[in-house]
Amino acid sequence: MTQRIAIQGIKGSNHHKVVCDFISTKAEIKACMSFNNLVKAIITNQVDYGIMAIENSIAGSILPNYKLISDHDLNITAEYYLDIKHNLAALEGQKLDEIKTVNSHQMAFLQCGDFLYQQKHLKLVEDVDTALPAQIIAEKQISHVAAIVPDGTAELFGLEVLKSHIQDNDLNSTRFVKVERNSQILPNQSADKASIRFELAHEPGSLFKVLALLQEYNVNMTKIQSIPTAHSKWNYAFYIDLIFLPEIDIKKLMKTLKSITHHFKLLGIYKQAQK
Ligand SMILES: O=C(O)C(=O)C[C@]1(C(=O)O)C=C[C@@H](O)C=C1
Repeated sequence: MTQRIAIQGIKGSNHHKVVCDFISTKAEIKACMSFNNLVKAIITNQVDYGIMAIENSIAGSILPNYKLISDHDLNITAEYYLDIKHNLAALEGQKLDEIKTVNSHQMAFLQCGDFLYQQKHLKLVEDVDTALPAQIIAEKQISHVAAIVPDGTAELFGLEVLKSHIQDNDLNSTRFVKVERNSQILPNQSADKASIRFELAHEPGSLFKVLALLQEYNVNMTKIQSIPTAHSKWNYAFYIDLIFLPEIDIKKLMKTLKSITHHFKLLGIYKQAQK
């Protein structure tokens, strides 16, 4: 059966690349114009699941997406790492010094900070993704405006690349997660990574106790992110990703973590992806 997948952005965006490179070129894509709309598509069953960018190696975490996953009780069931290249694209024949405005996704601007800092004449205008601005420039034949697009997207819309690979470095990579509702969260045989969320009492050693427990289980923590919770002032939610060995009792570890934290949530157990 054809998979129905919600993504942020349109064909030619990095979300679209993730689906084509790692999942299927035949999926039925629901292009969403915001991460909120992507979640809405999942929770209203318009799609089977969504693909959501969660963090980038240059620009950092997309904090609102952690909250979206937790607030809507979504489960993370897979992850994907995509190498990200950014290119400045415009109508054929345009020169860099003729460009006045650059349109793209906010995360793309953050990943091209060094280049954009040098180009002080450029006005940056945020858009929903890295593909839609290119489509609009091409369709409406807009001069003096460029888009920051992934490899292949300028060609897709008939634009010319004025400057290629303008991201701050070549190690640039974005981690995406597969998010779905009501999925079976019990670990399968190959699962070796878990994402959890919890809150802690403002007490000396409360985070230390969690970390000590992870050490006891020989667990490798790959990420820790704290985000202020809105429901109580200056209290924090901790989001942790961890890699575990097949021999550990993961259910017991989760149960113990729940008992020493507040508002514990297991966001997902899945197989770690290749970086
Ligand atoms: O605009 C796109 O190409 C997207 O898929 C969005 C997005 C993001 O949200 O981080 C994805 C990967 C890149 O890091 C830049 C933008």
